[in-house]
Parts: sequence; C-alpha cells; structure tokens
Amino acid sequence: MLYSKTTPEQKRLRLREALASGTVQQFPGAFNPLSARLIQEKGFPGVYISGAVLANDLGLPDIGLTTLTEVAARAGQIARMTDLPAIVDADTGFGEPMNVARTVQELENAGLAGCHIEDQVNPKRCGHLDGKSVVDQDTALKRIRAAVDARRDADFLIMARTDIRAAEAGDAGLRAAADRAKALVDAGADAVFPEAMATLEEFAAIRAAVDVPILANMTEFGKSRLFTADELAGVGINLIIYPVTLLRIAMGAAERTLDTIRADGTQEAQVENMLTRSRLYELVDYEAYSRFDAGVFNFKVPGRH
Ligand SMILES: C[C@](O)(C(=O)O)[C@H](CC(=O)O)C(=O)O
Ligand SMILES: [Mg+2]
Repeated sequence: MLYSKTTPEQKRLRLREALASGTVQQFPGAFNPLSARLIQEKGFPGVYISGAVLANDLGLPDIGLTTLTEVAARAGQIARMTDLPAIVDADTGFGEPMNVARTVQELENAGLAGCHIEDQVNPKRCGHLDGKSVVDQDTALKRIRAAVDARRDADFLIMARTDIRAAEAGDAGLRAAADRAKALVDAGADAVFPEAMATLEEFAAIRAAVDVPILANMTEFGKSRLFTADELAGVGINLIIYPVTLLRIAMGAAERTLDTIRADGTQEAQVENMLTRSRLYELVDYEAYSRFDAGVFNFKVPGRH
C-alpha cells in the first residue's frame, strides 16, 4: 500500500550487489509509476527512467528542454512506487559542473539509486541520431568529478555515458570511446554507458578498456541491433536497458485503439488487448487499502474483468 518501504539506501546497496553479481541485469524503462510496479511484479531487478520518455511524455522532443526540477520530480514519483533500484537519465547534468553537483544531490533526495551523466554538448540530442557533438575530455571529466564529490551516499551510482563513438567514423570513433571510457573511470565513474555501439565487437572493445560495470542500451530503431541478454552477457555487459520500449508499445496500442473507435464506433474489438479492471486494481494493490479501511474496497464483478 502507498509507497515502497524499501529505503533509497537499501535500493542503492541492492543495485551495487546486482552489478557485482556477475549476472547480466535487465532494467526496462518505466514510463510512469504504475509501469514500475509492473516491472517489479514481472521479476526484473531494477527500473530505468529515460530522459527521452520524460520529454516525450510532456509532448517534447528529447533535446535538453526538460529541467532538473521536472526530471527529479517525475523520477522520484516512479522510484517511490517500487522496491527496485531505479537509475535515471540525467542527460548532461543540466549545466556546468556545479549544476551537475546539485543534480546529483537532488536525485539522491528524490530516492534514486543512481544516474548517468553524458559528455554531449548542451543542448543534447538523442544518442542514436546523427549530428550530435561531445565536449572535450577535460569538461567531460569535470562533470564526473563534480558528480562524485557531490554525492552524500557513497552507494549512489554515478555512471558516465560517452557519446563520442559517433563523433568520429569507424575505428577511430571506437578507439576514442574506449579512451574516454577509461578516463571517465579514472575520474571516479562507477560504471560506463558507451552510447550507440553498433556491434557486439564494439561492446567487447569497451569491456577490454575498463573494469567497471558496462551498460548496453537496447533502444529500438537505433544504431544497435537488438541483441539478446545472452549475447550481451557473452561480451561482458552487466546492465541492459530497454529505455523507451514500454512507452512505444503503449502508445502503439493507444493509436490502434483510437483507430478502432473511429472505424467501428466502439472499442469492443480492442477490449481483449486491455489490462482488465481487476488486473489494474491488483497493480495498485487496491485490496491492501481495503484491509486498512474495510469501507474502501468493494470491487467484485465476475467475468472478464
Ligand atoms: C537512452 C536514452 O538516452 C533515453 O533518454 O532513454 C535515449 C533513448 C532513445 O532516444 O531511443 C538515447 O539517447 O539513446
Ligand atoms: Mg536520454
């Protein structure tokens, strides 16, 4: 009932243990607090909170328009609804290194288990689109040092994301990504997110460069093929995110249903694809509220509900 009773400190510890377990961890992206409940119920070990989803949910493109206040508030709403650790996308850290420091403290306050901070120039772009640019190494390292120094819980995970792979073509880009990953780890990053890797061999090259956990971004319609967890585990990946997957499928279903209502004059043909009323009530733990106050829960309808 209400919010998770697992404390942020416990969640951060859980995340550290999961990343050290030697088993690849799959974190689907929660597009709202309710979907975080579903992710937990299905047995996943953690939740990812995507910057693209937060922006798109507001009807905005993912080009650095969302503010720290918006991201921390929404991420906090999602994190508090699950016992799982949640990692949030902090984009470029929302400004200069001093802003990055404040970002980390606000995300700690919001109950997150960790965040990633990237080396794109402001305003940032989706990592899988062309035409993005990255800051010089010194600036990238300053962001990470500021983040690490600012945290008050040593278990809050600071992940460094580098977008440099796409900044130079071919092997040069990959070498630059491996070099930068190494430097980011030396600056204190607990984990690395090499963005827009195209092949398993590219992930393996980053694995060879650093000895901290590595994230693989399995976003659809991007630069990477959708590798399986086994394939990614085979090249030493520790954490896989599916950042926009649930939003895309939910919006796909919404579009199909609106088309059905327009075409048929009723949603009837789509009802079998819906989460039923009783399933929805299970997810919000309706019955627990009833145990608290017997007058609240009175839902009992037989049939397909
Ligand atoms: C991971 C990512 O940063 C996100 O915001 O979810 C995006 C995902 C996407 O746009 O598909 C990214 O830059 O890869
Ligand atoms: Mg993002």
